[in-house]
Amino acid sequence: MQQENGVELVRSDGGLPNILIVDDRPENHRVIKRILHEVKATFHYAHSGKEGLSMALREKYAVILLDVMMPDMDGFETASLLRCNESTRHVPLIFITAADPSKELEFKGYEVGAVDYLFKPINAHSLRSKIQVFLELEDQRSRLQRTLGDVQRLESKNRLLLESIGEGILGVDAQGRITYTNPACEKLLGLPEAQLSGRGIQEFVNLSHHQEEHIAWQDSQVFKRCNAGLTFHEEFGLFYNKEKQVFPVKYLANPIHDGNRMVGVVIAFQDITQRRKIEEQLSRLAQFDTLTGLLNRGTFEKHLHRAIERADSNRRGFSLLHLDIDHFRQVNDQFGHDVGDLLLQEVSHRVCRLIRDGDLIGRLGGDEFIILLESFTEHHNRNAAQLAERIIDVLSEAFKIHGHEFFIGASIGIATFPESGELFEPLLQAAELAMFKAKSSGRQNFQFFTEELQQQALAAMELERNLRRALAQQEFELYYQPKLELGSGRILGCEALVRWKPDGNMTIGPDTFIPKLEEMGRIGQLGDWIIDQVCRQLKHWRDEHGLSLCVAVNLSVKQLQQEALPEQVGLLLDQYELPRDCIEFEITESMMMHDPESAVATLSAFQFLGIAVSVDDFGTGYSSFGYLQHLPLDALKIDRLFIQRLFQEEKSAEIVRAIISLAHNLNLKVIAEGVETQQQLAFLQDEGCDFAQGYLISRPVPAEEMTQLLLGHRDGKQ
Ligand SMILES: Nc1nc2c(ncn2[C@@H]2O[C@@H]3COP(=O)(O)O[C@H]4[C@@H](O)[C@H](n5cnc6c(=O)[nH]c(N)nc65)O[C@@H]4COP(=O)(O)O[C@H]3[C@H]2O)c(=O)[nH]1
Repeated sequence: MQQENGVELVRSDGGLPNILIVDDRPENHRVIKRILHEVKATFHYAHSGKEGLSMALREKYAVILLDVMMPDMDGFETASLLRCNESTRHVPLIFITAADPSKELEFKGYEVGAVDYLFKPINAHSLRSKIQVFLELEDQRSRLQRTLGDVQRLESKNRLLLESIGEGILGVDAQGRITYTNPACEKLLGLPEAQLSGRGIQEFVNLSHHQEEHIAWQDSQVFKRCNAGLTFHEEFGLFYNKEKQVFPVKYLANPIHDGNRMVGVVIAFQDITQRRKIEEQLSRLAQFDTLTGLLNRGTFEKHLHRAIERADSNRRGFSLLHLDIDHFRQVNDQFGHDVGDLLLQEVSHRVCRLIRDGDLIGRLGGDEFIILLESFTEHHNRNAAQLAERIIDVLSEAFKIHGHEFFIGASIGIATFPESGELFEPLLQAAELAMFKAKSSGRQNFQFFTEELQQQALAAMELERNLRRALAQQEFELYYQPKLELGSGRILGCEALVRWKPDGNMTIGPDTFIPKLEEMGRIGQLGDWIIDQVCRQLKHWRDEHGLSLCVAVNLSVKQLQQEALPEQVGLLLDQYELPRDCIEFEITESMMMHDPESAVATLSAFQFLGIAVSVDDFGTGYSSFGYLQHLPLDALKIDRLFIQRLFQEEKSAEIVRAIISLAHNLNLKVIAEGVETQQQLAFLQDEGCDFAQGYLISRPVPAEEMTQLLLGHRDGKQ
């Protein structure tokens, strides 16, 4: 197989169509090539029918020019064989012959499948134009074939997609009869395609918005929109499976058009049962308290807003009860959170049994509950009080959880609309304030919100405001009260006591503002200032007056929880070039018991740094010597109450004696505070108490006065 120019031909190149010339005489090849030299095609040449056949089987030809008269296999036989083969049967064949242009041969040529018949000498123009036509036809045929191939590929891809996607696909005709279903659809509806095909869509799709209502296909929104050429989208639709069980779906319906006519609809749908369940769960979570199942704070507040609107327009009253469990923290700490959680659930059950339909109960968080009593028009004060009493009664009965039996109780505050407030916030605050009042009046009781409480709340708010200003403007001052060593009669130290005079004359004691600052979370700021101030003062006494003494600083409970405090103090002492034993800290027993773990950690860190710690107000709190053995402490300060009662109650003298002796046994120093009389001092000296502090020696005094006192004492002017 040779191309005329001698290049071997295997396939056509550059996408040009192939033309095969089958003729036993090479000069004929040349003649035809010359005639067709302008035709854009690749020419292949065969010198016999057999060669032509084998080339045609290997290559695609747009046209084959076939000589009729050839040795061995003539053109007719070649043509018949070409027609027998599937791949060559449609190739246009043009016979070229030098034979007589008899009709008989011509017919024979057409019989074996020729598309044309040309006689030699060849009319060049006629051959060129015929070849052009066949090439054009071939071009169109191959394009058509390509398109057909594309369509088939697309179709099978789409089919694969439809069959494998999780979405159900449902095709219906214009009458709403099912014409197509994909496997996902069959699975969701529970029937095979054969049993779905031809059935009305309304058997499986609720075409109305109401579950009970059934409407005809032509009356449905789906049909109407699709018929108008639009898409129909349903976020929450209902489908039925073969058992007529309803399930939620999200679906999209698209019309199929034939020209202007809607011939069907394709519905793509998703089963959203799972999604709906999750949504419902989320919505429950958003509305209800997970532990007790009661309304959560947010939902309760919405109801309260509505209750205010209703009460406003109906001129009716209602009550709000704020319930706080007494001693819940202890239960939680002692028995663990699991028991605490079960306790909250049991509380919620007991209270729920007492409230009536129409009343609302919510959990505000922690151990706080809130109840809205709205179901009566009059006597709501009396009803609220009765309910509060019953709640306190049922909650004072024993709780048995996980083999533990314990007793709690409840403090309840009651606010009423409109007396306690007409707006949401004031009402909630009023109920809470009343609850605090109930707590501070010994727990296990209820209190109504009163004007007086309101005044107290306002005063507390004002105190807060003033304290913020005091912190910002540094309105505090340190006073010092000397500590006398009873053995030597020398003043070896003093206690720093903070003072605040908000407006010159008025004095607010540290007993009031320190807890308030703790509550405000601002005690750290004042605490840091106090320690710094003490160090500054110590430095001044040392450098300016050669006085070296030890100053005791009171710590607040929050400071004791500050892990970094000991290290900070150590750094500060270094910064002021002060020895470690020139400062000591005082903490109370209750502070240690509040968070024993962090107390032990802080005390140990102080001990490690060589900074002493003493227990203040000893005897008023837990009064247990047991824990003292295990804590790194240096001294005990006997509470001034015992000193004051020394000669009033025999018991006090015994207690003081016992404290001194036991403290010494534990290698602790003893300081008596609140010593006001010589008699008290003498008693303490006799009993071997180490130090005394009190008005007898000196009241707490400003730094300057303390300097004079110390200098006078040193110089023997006392
Ligand atoms: N009746 C009587 N009272 C005497 C006598 N000698 C001293 N006092 C008073 O007794 C209190 C002793 O302080 P405390 O027990 O540590 O009790 C202190 C302490 O717990 C706290 N506090 C005072 N200053 C500070 C401080 O700087 N930081 C911290 N965190 N708390 C402080 O406030 C409490 C009360 O402090 P103050 O009002 O200064 O009251 C002081 C003091 O003025 C006396 O002979 N008779």
